[in-house]
Amino acid sequence: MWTLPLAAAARPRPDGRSLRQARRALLEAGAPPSGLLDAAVEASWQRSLAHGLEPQGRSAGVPHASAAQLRRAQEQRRQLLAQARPVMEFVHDQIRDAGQIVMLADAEGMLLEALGDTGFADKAARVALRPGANWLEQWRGTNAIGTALAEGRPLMVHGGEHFLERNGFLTCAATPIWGPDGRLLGVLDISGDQRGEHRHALGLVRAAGRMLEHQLFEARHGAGLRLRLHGRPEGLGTVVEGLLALDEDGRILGANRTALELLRLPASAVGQWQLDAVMEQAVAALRQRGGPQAVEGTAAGTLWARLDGARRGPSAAPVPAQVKLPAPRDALQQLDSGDAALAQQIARARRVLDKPIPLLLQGESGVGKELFARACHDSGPRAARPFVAVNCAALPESLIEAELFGYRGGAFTGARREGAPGRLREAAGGTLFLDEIGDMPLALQARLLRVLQERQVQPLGGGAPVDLDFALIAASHRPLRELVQQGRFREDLYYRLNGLMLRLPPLRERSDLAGLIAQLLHDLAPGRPLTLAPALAQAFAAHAWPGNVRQLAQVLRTAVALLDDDETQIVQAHLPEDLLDDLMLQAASAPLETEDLRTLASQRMQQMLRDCHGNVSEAARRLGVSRNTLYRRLR
Ligand SMILES: Nc1ncnc2c1ncn2[C@@H]1O[C@H](COP(=O)(O)OP(=O)(O)OP(=O)(O)O)[C@@H](O)[C@H]1O
Repeated sequence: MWTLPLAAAARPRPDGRSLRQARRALLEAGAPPSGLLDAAVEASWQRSLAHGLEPQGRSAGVPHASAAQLRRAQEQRRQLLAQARPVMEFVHDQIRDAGQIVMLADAEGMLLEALGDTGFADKAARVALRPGANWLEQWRGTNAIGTALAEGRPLMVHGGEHFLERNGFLTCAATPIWGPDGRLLGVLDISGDQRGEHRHALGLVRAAGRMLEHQLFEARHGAGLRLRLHGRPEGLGTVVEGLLALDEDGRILGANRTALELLRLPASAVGQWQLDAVMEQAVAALRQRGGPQAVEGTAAGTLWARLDGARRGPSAAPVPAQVKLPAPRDALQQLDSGDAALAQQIARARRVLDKPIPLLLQGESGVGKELFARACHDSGPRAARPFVAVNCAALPESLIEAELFGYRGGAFTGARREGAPGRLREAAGGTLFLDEIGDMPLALQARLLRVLQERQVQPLGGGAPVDLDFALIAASHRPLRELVQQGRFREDLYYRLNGLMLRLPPLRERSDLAGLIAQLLHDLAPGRPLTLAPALAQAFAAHAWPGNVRQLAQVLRTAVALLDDDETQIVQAHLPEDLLDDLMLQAASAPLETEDLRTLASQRMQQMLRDCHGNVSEAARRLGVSRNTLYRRLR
C-alpha cells in the first residue's frame, strides 16, 4: 500500500572545516570527497562551477527587475500570488519568532514576494534576497531557491553549502510549487540566519507547498469533477491527498503533484489521458458506488478514492450564450476558445515547438501575441527554463544594444559597475521573445542578425564571446513584409526570423467571442458563474473592438470588480462610459433588428438626455449622433 513519502531524514551537516576542505577539493581536483556533501548540494556545486562562478566572487551581472518589471511579473502571476499570500502568512506566523523570512519566487527564479522579520530582511537585502532579484543557480550558485528549481524537489541549503561564500550566513529551505496541470510554477522558500534554530524549516516549507498546490488545484477545478486519492481513507480530503480533475468521460483535466507521483503519470498526461489508463474503475462506477472506495490496478497498488463534484446539469454553469468551456489542456490549448483560424495557428505552432524554427507572430495590437508566445514556451520542451520578453519599441534606442547583448562593467557612461549579461543570455535554455521587432532601428537589426546567425554574443566593452541557446519568437503589429519593401526592415533579418509566420486574427474576425468571454470571466472569477446580460452579449458581438482582447479583458476586469458579491450578471452599469457610447452609436446606426439592442440604445440615449438636462442638441452632440437620429430613436 502506498504511503506518503516522508521528509528526507535530517542528515548530519558537514562542519565549516569539512566544507572548506570540500570546496578546495572541488576547485583543485574538480570534485569534493565523495559522501561528504548531500548529493543535491554536490551536483549543484558542480553546476555552479560550470556556470563560471567563483566561491569568493560576487554575483556579477545578475538580472534584477526594475519596479515596473516586478509589478508586471506580479500581475502576470496574480493567481499564484493570490493563493500564495494566505499560505505565506500562515508560514510567517510559525517562524515569526525565529527571525526568518518566507519568500515566493517564480519558475524563472525571480523573487516575487517576501514576508518576514525586518531585522533579517535588511541583512538579506544586502545579498539581494528581496523581490525583483533572481536566484537561479546560474547567477548565485548553490542556493535553496535556484537548486530546488534545478533539482525539482524540496531541499535545504545551510551556511557554507551555499556556493558563494558571501551567502554563507544564510540557511534556506525551499520547495518547488507545481500547478494543477503538472507545470512548475515557482518556489516557496524560508530563509534565515544560519546561526538560528531552524530544524523544522524544511518540513514546514514542504507542508506549506502542498497546501498551496492544493489551493491552486481547488481554485482551478473546484467547480468540476475531482477524484481524491490516498493510501488510507482518512487521508482523503486532506492537503496530502492526490487530486485528479476529470470530465464526465474520464479524461484527466488536471492533476496535483501527489497524484502524478502516486500514479506515475507524466505531466504531459494532463489533458490527454483517460482515467482507465491509470486505474481499473471508470467514472460511472466510481459515481455509482459513491463515498470512499478502494480502487485497484494503480501504479501504487490499491488506493482509496472519493469522487466529488456534481454531474453538470444544463443550468450548473451559465456562461454567455450557453458556451461550453473548452477542457483545459496545456497553455496553447487554453488559448483555443473555438475560432477556426486561431485553432489552425495553434496547431501549426505546436508542430514546430520542439524544432529549431523561429516563430514570427503578426497581428494587431492587443490580439494576444505575447500571450501566444508565452503559451508556446509553456507548452514546449523549454517550459522549465526562462521566458524572456523584450519590447523593442519600449527601449530607448541608445539602450537596446546594452539591454540585449549585455555589457562589461564601465562599458559606457551610466553602466552598472558589475556589468550586465544582457537579455539574450538571460534566455539561456529558454525562449527569447522579441516583441515589436518592427520598431527595431536598422543599425541594430544588422547586429541582431549577426548574433542570431553565429549563435554567439559579445558583450559591449569586450570580453569573450558567449554561446547562445534559446528558442526565438518575434512579433510585430506592423506588417514586416511591407516594412521590408519600404526598406525599413532588413530582408535578411526578416527571413531569419520568419521560420514560420503565424497571423493572429483580430477580435472582430473571431467567431468565438462568447467562448472567449466565458474563458476570461472564468479566469477573472474562478468558480463564480458570471454572465453578460443578453443585450450586452449581442452588442459586444457587433462591436469592432479596436483594442482587441486587451480591451475586452480590461472591460471585463473592471466589470467584475464592480459586481457586488451576490451579483452574477454584468449589465450596463458595470461598463465604462466610453464603451457604452460606442455600443450605443453602433446600435443607433445599425438596423435595429432585435429588442435587446434597441433597449440598450434607448437606455443610453435617455441617460444622456437626463445628463444634459433635456437639452437634445447637447445630448446628440455628446453621443455623436444627429439630432434627427436622437429624436427618431427616442420616439
Ligand atoms: N486568449 C486570451 N485570454 C486571456 N487574456 C488574453 C487573451 N489574449 C490576450 N489577452 C490579454 O490581452 C492583453 C494583450 O495581450 P498581449 O500583450 O499578448 O497582446 P499583443 O498582441 O502582444 O499586444 P501588443 O501588440 O500591443 O504588444 C493582455 O492583458 C492579455 O493578458
